[in-house]
Amino acid sequence: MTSQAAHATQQAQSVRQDRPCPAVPPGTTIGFIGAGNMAGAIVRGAVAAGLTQGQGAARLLVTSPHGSAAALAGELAGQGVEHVAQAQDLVHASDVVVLGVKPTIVPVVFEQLREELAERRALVVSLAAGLTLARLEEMLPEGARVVRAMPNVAAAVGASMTALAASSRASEEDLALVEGLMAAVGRTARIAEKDFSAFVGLAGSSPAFVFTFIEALARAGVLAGIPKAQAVDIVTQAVLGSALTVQADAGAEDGRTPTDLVDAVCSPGGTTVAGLVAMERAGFSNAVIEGVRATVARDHELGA
Ligand SMILES: NC(=O)C1=CN([C@@H]2O[C@H](COP(=O)(O)OP(=O)(O)OC[C@H]3O[C@@H](n4cnc5c(N)ncnc54)[C@H](O)[C@@H]3O)[C@@H](O)[C@H]2O)C=CC1
Ligand SMILES: O=C(O)[C@@H]1CCC=N1
Repeated sequence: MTSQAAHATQQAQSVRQDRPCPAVPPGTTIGFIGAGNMAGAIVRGAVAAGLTQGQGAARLLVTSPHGSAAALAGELAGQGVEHVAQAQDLVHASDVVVLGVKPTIVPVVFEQLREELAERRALVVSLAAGLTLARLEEMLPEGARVVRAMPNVAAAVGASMTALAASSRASEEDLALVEGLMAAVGRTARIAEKDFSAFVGLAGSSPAFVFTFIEALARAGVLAGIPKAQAVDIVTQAVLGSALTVQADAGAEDGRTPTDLVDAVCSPGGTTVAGLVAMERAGFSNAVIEGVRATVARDHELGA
């Protein structure tokens, strides 16, 4: 295991320690096609949540053409994760097939596995941006059961916000199973499929926007004389604390909205309002809104 992966697993375990095991039916075999950032995070999360341990443990199978699946299975050796060399064999053995490949590779994989998917009739789970349930059903054998899940990169530390939507042929049990699996890497929300593109802007892609904000804030700290590593550490805690404050208020009776919270920080004639007004003059809110609009538009293009 790389030190980065070990650190991510350790952090994920500490974030997850009070979360119950995911509600996946006993003995389910879940096969992952592709074992990159997202599938890797889900597999590690499922193992850390205890899905592959004890009575009725699930079996997790992974495959990929480039060595990432073999490396993942090696990292989790003895913990219920097996590498399968051929994707066809993985589909034959799986009750659930999770597609952890880039959206442009999804049609290639479906074409390659058409026969096995038609025979096995496993539940298909897509993590791909842009590809709608209708588009996925079009590419799959007649009658396929499909669930779309849209996690984000925070799945690697058990703090994803994951959207879920099911095709008309998928059952409540199918959706609940995927909900259970994705609960191993954070919070889940069932949303209308029409809102998936907007969700990508707000949660799937937004970690990259927030990382950029953290980087810019830290760089401003360096400009003001603080060493970079210390600036990043300070900013990260400030961003985490701000998010936790919004979350606590949202759950409280008479909780404050983000606008109320901005007002609470802005003393009349003070430092914050001076900074905020300068940021808005430079187009801060508008830049964020335009960024999300472009993300939503790109998600529509990918699905076209
Ligand atoms: N990275 C992110 O933050 C998020 C990604 N997603 C979605 O998750 C999916 C996977 O993205 P990442 O994990 O970031 O990609 P990645 O590039 O990290 O991993 C892709 C995996 O697919 C494998 N692969 C490539 N061609 C293949 C083929 N023909 N057959 C089988 N496996 C193949 C690669 O070896 C690799 O293991 C994408 O559809 C993306 O839209 C969704 C939400 C967030
Ligand atoms: O950019 C992408 O394709 C994926 C979808 C959500 C986050 N990353």
